[in-house]
Amino acid sequence: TVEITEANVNPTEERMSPKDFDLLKVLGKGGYGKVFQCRKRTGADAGKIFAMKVLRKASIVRNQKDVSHTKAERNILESVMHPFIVQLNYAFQTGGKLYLVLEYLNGGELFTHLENEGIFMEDCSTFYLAEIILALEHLHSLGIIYRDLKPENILLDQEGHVKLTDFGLSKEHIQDNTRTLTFCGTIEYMAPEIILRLGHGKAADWWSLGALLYDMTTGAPPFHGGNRKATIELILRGKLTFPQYMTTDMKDILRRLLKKKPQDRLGAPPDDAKAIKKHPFFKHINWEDVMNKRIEPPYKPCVSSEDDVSQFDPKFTRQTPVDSPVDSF
Ligand SMILES: O=C(Nc1cccc(C(F)(F)F)c1)C1CCN(c2ncnc3[nH]cnc23)CC1
Repeated sequence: TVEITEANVNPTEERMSPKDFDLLKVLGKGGYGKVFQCRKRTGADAGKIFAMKVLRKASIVRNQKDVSHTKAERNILESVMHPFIVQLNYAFQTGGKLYLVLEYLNGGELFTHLENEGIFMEDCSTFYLAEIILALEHLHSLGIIYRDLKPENILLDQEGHVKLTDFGLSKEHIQDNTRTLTFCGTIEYMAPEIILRLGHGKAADWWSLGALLYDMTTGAPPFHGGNRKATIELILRGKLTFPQYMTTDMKDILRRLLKKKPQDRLGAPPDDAKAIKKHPFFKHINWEDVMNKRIEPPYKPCVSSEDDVSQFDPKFTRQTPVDSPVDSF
C-alpha cells in the first residue's frame, strides 16, 4: 500500500487540489504520469506558472522500488533548497494520484542545447559542470545520491543557469515499465557498479559527471555500443579513448572520473566534491562566484515570456493538456 499521509505530502498549510491549477501545456508523458505546464488560480501566487508532475499511484505501487523512489523524490524535493536544484512548491494527492508542483523552467533541457551545438567549447562545459558539481555536492551533503545524471535531466532556467530535475522516477524508468527498472532508458551515463548492481555510493554520480563532460566535449558519451549489451560491455571493460583536440587537463580529469572501480575514482569518499573542485581542470573557476551565479551563462535561452514553451518538444506541447480522470468513477 502507498502509505502517504496528507501531513507529510503537503509542505504548505494551504489545502491544495488539482482544481487550483489551470493546465496549459503537456511538457512530458510516460507510463506512470505526465508533466504539465500550469497556472495557479488561487492563493498568494495566483497567476504564477508552474510545472506539475502528476503520477498515478496505481501504476507506481505495482513495483515496490518505484514506491520508494516516488517517496524519495517528494522527500528529496521538499528538503532540498539550492540554486541549481529544481524547487518543489506544493505537493498533494487525490484518491488515485500524486501531484508535485515544481518551479517552471522555460530554458529547456541542456540536452537540446548540446544537440543544437554538437559539442561545447571547454569553457562552456566548465560552466555547466561547475554548477552541476555544486548541486551534487549539496545532495551528497544531505546523503542523497542523484543516480540519474544525464543531459535530459538537466534543465536551464530563463538566464541559462543549470537546474537538476526528475529525482527518483526519471522519465526512462517511467516509460520502460519493466521490472528491471535500473536497466531502462539511457544507461550510457551509468557507472559500472550500478550496472553490476553492486549497490552504488556517491562515487556513481562522479562517474556520470565524467560521462557528461565527455559527451559535451566530443558529442557522444565515452562508452556507447550499437546496442544495450554492447554498451554495457564497453562500460564494464571498454578502454577510454580521447580525440586529438582534447587538452591535457580535460583528459586527466576524465581519466580520473571514469575509473571503473568507485574507490579509485576522483571524488571517492571521503573527499567527494572537494577533490574534484581542486582539479587543475577548474583552475580558473572561483567556486564562490559559481554558487552566487556571478558567472555569465554561455547560452541565454531565447524565451519571450515566463510561460514560453518553445524550448520543449512540440510532440508534447502540441497536445491538449488533460489530467485523465482516473479518480472520477
Ligand atoms: O517529461 C518530463 N518528465 C517526465 C516524462 C515522462 C513521465 C514523467 C512522470 F511520469 F514521472 F511524470 C515525467 C520532463 C520533466 C522536467 N521538465 C520540466 N520542464 C519545465 N519545468 C520543470 N520543472 C520541473 N521539471 C520541469 C520537462 C519534462
